[in-house]
Amino acid sequence: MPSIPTPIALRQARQHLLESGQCPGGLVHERLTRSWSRSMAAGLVPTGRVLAPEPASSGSLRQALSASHALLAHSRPIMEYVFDQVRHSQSVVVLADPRGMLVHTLGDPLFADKAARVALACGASWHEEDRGTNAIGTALVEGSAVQIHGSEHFLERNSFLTCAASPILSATGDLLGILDISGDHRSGQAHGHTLGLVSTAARMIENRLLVATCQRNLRLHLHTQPEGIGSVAEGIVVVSEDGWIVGANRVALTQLGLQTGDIGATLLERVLDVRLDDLLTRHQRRSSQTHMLRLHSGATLFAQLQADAATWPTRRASSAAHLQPAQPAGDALAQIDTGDARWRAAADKVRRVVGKPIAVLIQGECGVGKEVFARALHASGPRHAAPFVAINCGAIPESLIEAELFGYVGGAFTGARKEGSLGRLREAHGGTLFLDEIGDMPLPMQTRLLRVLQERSVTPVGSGTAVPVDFALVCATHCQLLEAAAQGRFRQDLYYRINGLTVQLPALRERSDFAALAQRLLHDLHPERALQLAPDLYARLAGYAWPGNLRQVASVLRTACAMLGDEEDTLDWGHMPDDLIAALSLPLNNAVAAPCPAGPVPAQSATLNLQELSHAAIQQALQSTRGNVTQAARQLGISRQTIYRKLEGSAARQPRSV
Ligand SMILES: Nc1ncnc2c1ncn2[C@@H]1O[C@H](COP(=O)(O)OP(=O)(O)OP(=O)(O)O)[C@@H](O)[C@H]1O
Repeated sequence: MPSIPTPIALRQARQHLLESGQCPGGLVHERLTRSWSRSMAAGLVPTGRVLAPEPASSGSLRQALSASHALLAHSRPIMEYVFDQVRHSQSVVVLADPRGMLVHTLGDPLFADKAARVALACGASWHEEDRGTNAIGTALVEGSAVQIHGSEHFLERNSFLTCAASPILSATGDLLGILDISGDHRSGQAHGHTLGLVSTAARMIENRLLVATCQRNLRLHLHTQPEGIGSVAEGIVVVSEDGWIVGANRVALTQLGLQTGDIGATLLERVLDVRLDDLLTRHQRRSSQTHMLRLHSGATLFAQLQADAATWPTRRASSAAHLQPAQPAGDALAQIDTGDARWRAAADKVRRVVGKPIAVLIQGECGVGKEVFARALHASGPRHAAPFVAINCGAIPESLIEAELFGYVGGAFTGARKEGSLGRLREAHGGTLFLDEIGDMPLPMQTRLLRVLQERSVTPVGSGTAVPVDFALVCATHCQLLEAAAQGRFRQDLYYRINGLTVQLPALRERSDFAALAQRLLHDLHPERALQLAPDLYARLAGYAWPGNLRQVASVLRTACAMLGDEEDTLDWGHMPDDLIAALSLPLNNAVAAPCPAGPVPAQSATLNLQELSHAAIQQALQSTRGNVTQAARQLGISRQTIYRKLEGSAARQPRSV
């Protein structure tokens, strides 16, 4: 709210509000009218004794402090600096988390009592829904810097305050918190400059956080004058190794003519008339050099590159470099990349959206590594320090799923814990929620989940209060959700909510990196031993259909390693389980066995009648377990559903002899 309304206009507007219970139009700024309307809609009454919301319990406060750990660490020094500027003005400098809960305050002792009276203290919520129009809550909802003075506060008891607040945003434009300066306006210290001070301080915090969280990326520090680089007015843009803009502060967005939504979807070369490799080559020659860059719009900017030498090793400029596919970064996804092109393409795709509010849907057969992939995605993103909460929607009994996901208040139902339960969704706050086998979620739960995703809040069972939640959503499925939606088993609107980006992980038989994968698994099992597979065995394993995918191969190698003697370093037929030997011994139609060198093993090149092999393996397992599908599934490392699906599939095909 840029201008403070005249006292007469404000008095008239307030009177109208009190008398008619309606917001007056025209007398005060539109944003104030909007905020008063929201306050009324939340059921608040401007006058009289107000039942203030309880401050957060010590547990919730601890949780909020830990979720805002990085924000707090980078805000504290700047808050101290700001507090020095307002030290003798009966003010308090406040930091709130994205839900409006105060997580740090620095106050003038002369103002401390008054501040405490209106709960300007850690753990208190200053969300508009709890305290009506106020700078913190209103800046939170409006998403911009706000000054609220005197009777502009919705609740009369807060009308002695004058407050200025500014949102603090992440490199990808997400709201991290609110910085606020509040004081007693009757002390005569209210000043329009306060909003400028708090906004500048918020920019300083954003820049510190951006540099700290994007240290492994290339950063361009920009200004229209060379001397402006390094100042609070500089633009900072974060660039991925393959030239995509993956983060930016607000100044950089303005300088480059971009919106928040362009982050992650724009190549640097699309806005600047310069090639990333040329910049890097110049940087390697002289790292402190300031470059003059031209925007495609014709304007000029000065830029300094910051690149962590460890992450940005010498890259030779190559005229075609910018056309080459993305190279895997040294992140958690790269650590499990064993060289298959389809798998790598999926990893490159998700890297582009990590840290953005885009839900990822991972598709693939059972055991292809969907959860392992999701964990690596989480570990590669900005939420890596927060929890990764995995839920198998098909494994929780239908009667328990609601309480398990959404939590409950104490005594909500028979058998409920006295202290209630947070629920898995709220456990994921700040981090990543992984919903495995989302296609198996019962329809009523799909409806509730959809509401959570739309409203970004959870209402625990037995409670009428919605609690805001913030998590990155990753779902996985082995089934065709659109087909399920067409059959009425899956909500179509939920499908579109969870499917911001779909990636398909290849089945093991479709991958070209069996050799590297097998070596990786052996190394993970016994990092201290140089284990290898006997050539003949390797040829058979590489050509096998692996109906249980990576889970099955990991399980076979684990068992085989357990059978290995201390002196042995080669896994051979004698170490393999009998049922697998039987399946592997079946004739390999047209199979070309790949050799198994002692060192790194080359990629497989076998072409096989895979359906037959897969079917035979299942038959074999069923025979050896006397038709017990559960045991057969365990033996093969696949789910029972997969066995049924494969058997149904082969029954539908022409019968073939093997
Ligand atoms: N990249 C990998 N490197 C090594 N092992 C892996 C990898 N991916 C998966 N695995 C192995 O496969 C097992 C199954 O992986 P994961 O649970 O991620 O598969 P999934 O596709 O989610 O399975 P499901 O569909 O049954 O839930 C893991 O426990 C691990 O042993």
